[in-house]
Amino acid sequence: MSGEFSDFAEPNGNASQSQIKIAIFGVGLIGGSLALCFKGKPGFEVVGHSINAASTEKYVARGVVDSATTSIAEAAKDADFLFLCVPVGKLEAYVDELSRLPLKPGCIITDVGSTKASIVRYASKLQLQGSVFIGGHPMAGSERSGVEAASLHLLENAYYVLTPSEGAPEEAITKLEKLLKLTRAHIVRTDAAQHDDIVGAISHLPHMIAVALVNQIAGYNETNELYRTLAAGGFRDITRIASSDPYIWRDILLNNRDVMLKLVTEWQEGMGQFADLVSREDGDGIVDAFRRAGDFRSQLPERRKGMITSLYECYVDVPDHPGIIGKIATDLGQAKINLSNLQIIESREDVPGVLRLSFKQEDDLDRATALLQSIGYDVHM
Ligand SMILES: NC(=O)C1=CN([C@@H]2O[C@H](COP(=O)(O)OP(=O)(O)OC[C@H]3O[C@@H](n4cnc5c(N)ncnc54)[C@H](O)[C@@H]3O)[C@@H](O)[C@H]2O)C=CC1
Ligand SMILES: O=C(O)C(=O)Cc1ccc(O)cc1
Repeated sequence: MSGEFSDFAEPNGNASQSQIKIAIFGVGLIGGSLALCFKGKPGFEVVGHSINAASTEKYVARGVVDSATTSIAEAAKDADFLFLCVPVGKLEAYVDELSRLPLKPGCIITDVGSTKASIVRYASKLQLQGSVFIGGHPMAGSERSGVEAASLHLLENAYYVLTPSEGAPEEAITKLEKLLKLTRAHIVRTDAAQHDDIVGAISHLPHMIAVALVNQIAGYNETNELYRTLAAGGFRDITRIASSDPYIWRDILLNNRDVMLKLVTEWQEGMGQFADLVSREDGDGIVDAFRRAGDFRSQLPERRKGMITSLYECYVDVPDHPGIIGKIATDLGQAKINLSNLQIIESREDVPGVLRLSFKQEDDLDRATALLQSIGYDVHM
């Protein structure tokens, strides 16, 4: 065993004697992505758990875990790390069940739930049989769910928040952090209540807004299907997350209820003030609102996504000629510009089509923009 895993090696460096057992309860989008980061590493054994026998077979058949079981006791037995990757509303039941089992002394139980205060409070009240509970939340994911959506690269470059309770031994936190380095995420620590306030605002509120907005438009569409027909890029961009799993999100919003109610009240006030600007025909106020939003948005950190997704994107208006897409890809290739993805997104009223080009390097984006503009294309960021 060497390099990044050596922290888990026996003093004699013998990997076979230092088997690390990792149990993943709920091998879906997040559990499956974590499992893929650990599986196949020398000295690691990854066991999946599901309440459903057919799911356990699927986990193994897809090669996401080494083995899988429907028995919590079997999955937990001798495990060094136990990851609870089930919906937030099920976390307490899993912690309860684990507290009744003979766990390996010093093992670490962690979760990936999108809310932290309640599970951290709950786990700290239980005697967890010589184990340590450390709350966790990888700030990466998508609107997709299930093991089919799991990816080795999902957590790469994302933030991974840990919310250890005050009594959690530093040694255990460090041990978990070392393991999580295998995800290539950036680990940050914070207090669970602060986590829920911030994540409520930057993740849970946008999900509520997206769902309410889509349902508002769906209502109009019932009497006039042109709403759906004309729904364009902006609508799609800000509503992608409305397609997220309903049960996962029911649990998150109910669990973070107090935070959400306050945020929604403030959102309504903000919308009221915005409506007031329109009502009073306060053009300067509207311009100022857009300017302030644009300024803050431009200060957001770069998108921290996995390797499989791209960091730098531009949009190109393309005429509706046969072979035009191939020609653009060839032009970029000949200029040795590395294109990582190309997607036809929307047709707009004023142009026949829009291509989204994605690049992993900013330099490739800059060079592609310059090249395409020099050939006469309209390129937008
Ligand atoms: N979806 C996302 O982008 C993110 C989700 N999370 C959190 O990760 C956890 C898992 O979410 P995903 O992986 O997205 O969901 P998922 O639906 O892809 O996976 C959930 C897993 O839990 C199992 N499960 C569902 N209901 C269960 C029940 N009643 N009893 C036992 N097992 C059950 C499923 O079989 C599946 O293996 C949630 O707590 C969520 O809040 C955290 C970060 C991002
Ligand atoms: O798809 C997106 O943009 C997300 O917001 C994914 C996500 C969902 C839930 C989380 O707790 C963290 C991240």
